[in-house]
Amino acid sequence: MGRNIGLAVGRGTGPELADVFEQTAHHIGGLYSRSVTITRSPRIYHSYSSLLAEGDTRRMRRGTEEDADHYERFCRDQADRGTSAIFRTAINAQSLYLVRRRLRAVKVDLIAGASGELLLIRDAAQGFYTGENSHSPGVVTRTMTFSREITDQVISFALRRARDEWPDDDVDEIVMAYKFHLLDGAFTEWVADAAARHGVDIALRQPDTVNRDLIERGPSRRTLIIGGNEWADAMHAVLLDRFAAERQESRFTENIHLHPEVSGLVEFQTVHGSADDLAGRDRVNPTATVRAAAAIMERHAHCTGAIRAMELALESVRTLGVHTPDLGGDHSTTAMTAALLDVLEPHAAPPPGSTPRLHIVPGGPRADP
Ligand SMILES: NC(=O)c1ccc[n+]([C@@H]2O[C@H](COP(=O)([O-])OP(=O)(O)OC[C@H]3O[C@@H](n4cnc5c(N)ncnc54)[C@H](O)[C@@H]3O)[C@@H](O)[C@H]2O)c1
Ligand SMILES: CC(C)[C@H](C(=O)O)[C@@H](O)C(=O)O
Repeated sequence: MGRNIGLAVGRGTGPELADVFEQTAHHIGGLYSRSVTITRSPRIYHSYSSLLAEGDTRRMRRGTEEDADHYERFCRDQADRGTSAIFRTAINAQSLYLVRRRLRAVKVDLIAGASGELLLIRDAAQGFYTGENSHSPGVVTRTMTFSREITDQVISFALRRARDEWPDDDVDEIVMAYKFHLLDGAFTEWVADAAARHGVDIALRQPDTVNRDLIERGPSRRTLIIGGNEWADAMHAVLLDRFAAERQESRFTENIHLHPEVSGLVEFQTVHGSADDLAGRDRVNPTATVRAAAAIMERHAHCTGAIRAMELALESVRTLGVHTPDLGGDHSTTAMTAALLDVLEPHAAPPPGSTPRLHIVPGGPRADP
């Protein structure tokens, strides 16, 4: 039996993309002679529109809690059995953020373009997205928390991850984008203390000022941005477009859990959502999913070179004019996936002596398990 990979599936186009993921991962495993076992969560988690179809607010709240509890248990079970990676298709934001708060998740994306590299660390563990709702007639009240402990954890993680991505420690700028003017000076003090402790300069800026600076002068050659999710969620697709000429349909990101009980468990997801309008139509673009499958197989199942191999396959298929409708083509998801797997060839491993990629887990970097 090979390495175990977790798989969690949401409604909408989730089942189609989960099949694409499984097919791609097994195909890559076959090419590299590395078998993997894929363990699917038994529950299909809601998307927003499937929850809405459940009926009233009370039922939606119950469905949200049930999904969150179930998915948290699945993550914990996977971590307990030593699984290091889960691929999750899109699920509804509200359940996901409950789990992200409980397991202290940060979302990581290295956005590389002609003008430089921007390492985006999204704090998904605290703030508005992770809040709790209470209802009275005509009013929803959402309460949420920021804490020094979580802020410290997120900053420490971000600095370690930056060192992992840029081992020469050469970072031009560390910026934090948070709405700190609303927090009575407390957040400012926490960040100043953390910067002093780590011996780094951190520019704490208001979200609109971060945007203004990016518009004025773009990111520096290497920029680390730690973003409160209130800014970073809305900006993610814009940053991808502006600084890497990428679209959400093509990209995956990683969610790292900082809670010690699931330490080392990385959840991969597409940047795009469940695309419910395309469900069951075999038209959803599989690019983000196949890229995630290649990254998981390379980083978590010893298929060195799989990421590059998938990029070459995507390039070939582009040249052959095989595209799903969102890319201007008329090929189905099934046809595009088959074309990709058809041209996929194992890419040679990097030359001996080159540095293996490190994964950061709470407590410090460690080599690929
Ligand atoms: N990855 C995630 O977990 C994730 C990300 C975003 C939204 N969501 C959830 O997904 C659900 C739907 O959200 P939404 O409608 O705001 O965003 P969405 O990304 O699902 O859809 C927005 C638009 O983009 C299109 N689209 C998205 N992915 C595509 C793909 N791979 N190929 C072709 N077209 C694609 C859709 O058809 C739709 O027109 C909600 O429940 C939301 O909370 C989850
Ligand atoms: C909506 C939500 C589920 C989604 C995701 O997590 O992929 C994204 O918008 C985010 O907040 O990061």
